[in-house]
Amino acid sequence: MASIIKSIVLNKPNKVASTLLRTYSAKADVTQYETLAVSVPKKNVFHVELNRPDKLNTFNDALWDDLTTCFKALHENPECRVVVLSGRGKHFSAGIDLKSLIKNFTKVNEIDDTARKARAYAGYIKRYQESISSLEVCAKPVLNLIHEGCIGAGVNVITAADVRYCTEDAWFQVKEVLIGVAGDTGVLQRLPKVIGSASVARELCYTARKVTAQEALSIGLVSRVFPDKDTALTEVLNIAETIASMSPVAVQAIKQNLVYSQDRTIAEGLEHICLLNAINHQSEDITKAAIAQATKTGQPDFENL
Ligand SMILES: CCC/C=C/C=C/C(=O)SCCNC(=O)CCNC(=O)[C@H](O)C(C)(C)COP(=O)(O)OP(=O)(O)OC[C@H]1O[C@@H](n2cnc3c(N)ncnc32)[C@H](O)[C@@H]1OP(=O)(O)O
Repeated sequence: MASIIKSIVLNKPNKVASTLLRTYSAKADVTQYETLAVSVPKKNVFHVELNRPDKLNTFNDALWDDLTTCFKALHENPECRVVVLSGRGKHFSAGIDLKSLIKNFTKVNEIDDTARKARAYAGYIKRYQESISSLEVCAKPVLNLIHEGCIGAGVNVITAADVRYCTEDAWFQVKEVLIGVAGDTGVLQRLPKVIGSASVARELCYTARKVTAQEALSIGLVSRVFPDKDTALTEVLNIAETIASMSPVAVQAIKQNLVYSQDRTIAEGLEHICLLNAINHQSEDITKAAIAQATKTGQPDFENL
């Protein structure tokens, strides 16, 4: 073992020594939004909370747009390595803000020309799609904590996250069909993949049947169920902290390749990770992590990415 370590260290002696000694000192960027509260409860862990509690975190135009802007900023922010997403107030989210939906659609319906009316509708759909997809586009893993109601647009959001946890009182409803809409912001694409059952996904989309926390666990919609929100948040932040302590080069490549591979063949996914790792294997993180594993010295400090 000693000779392996020696050979690793000899490869990059100065860089390893200097980065192992590095201490965390950078200030976290905590931009706030009209409808989102952002905090940094642990090193490199950003907590984003849907923050329209009196409106049950329903999606109005501001929330759709804030989500996009926030996740783009977190994607860019090297201080952020993991995101925890939850909702303030009584429910995680009661879905789209129906008042805002009616207002927007009434305005579009005033347009006479069919092509122009269709273009306006497409504009809204694309804007909402971009918002939900921003969780997936974000290079950092997104851990979602859901409590009480998670309805309509809420289910679209959580299926774009990397990992979902919920409380015992959580319930889920793909409710679009009940408002006369075929979900168009990702649930039809992502839910079957997340739970791995086209049959269950289709049943939930066609019927808008409510799913309890225990059923969500049994169908694979969530990874774990916690007794209450405080316990859940403590546990999810601990999981986030563990992920944030890993090499961000490795963690972000894992997400990039998993997202890339979900719509492609195994051969295409393998080619992608081959190219990605041909670059990432040159990172100092591998040397540092290998030394730490070989010497049983715990996780080293990795530079932000
Ligand atoms: C291009 C479009 C693509 C996107 C499509 C997305 C579709 C969807 O999201 S479909 C799902 C839409 N959401 C709903 O249908 C939920 C409706 N709400 C409820 O069923 C209940 O409110 C709920 C079970 C969530 C909670 O019940 P609770 O008793 O706890 O609270 P309430 O007293 O009912 O509600 C409190 C106030 O919030 C207002 N509110 C609730 N949901 C919505 C909503 N979706 N949009 C707008 N406002 C909502 C409710 O009216 C109360 O307001 P106030 O009377 O002023 O206190």
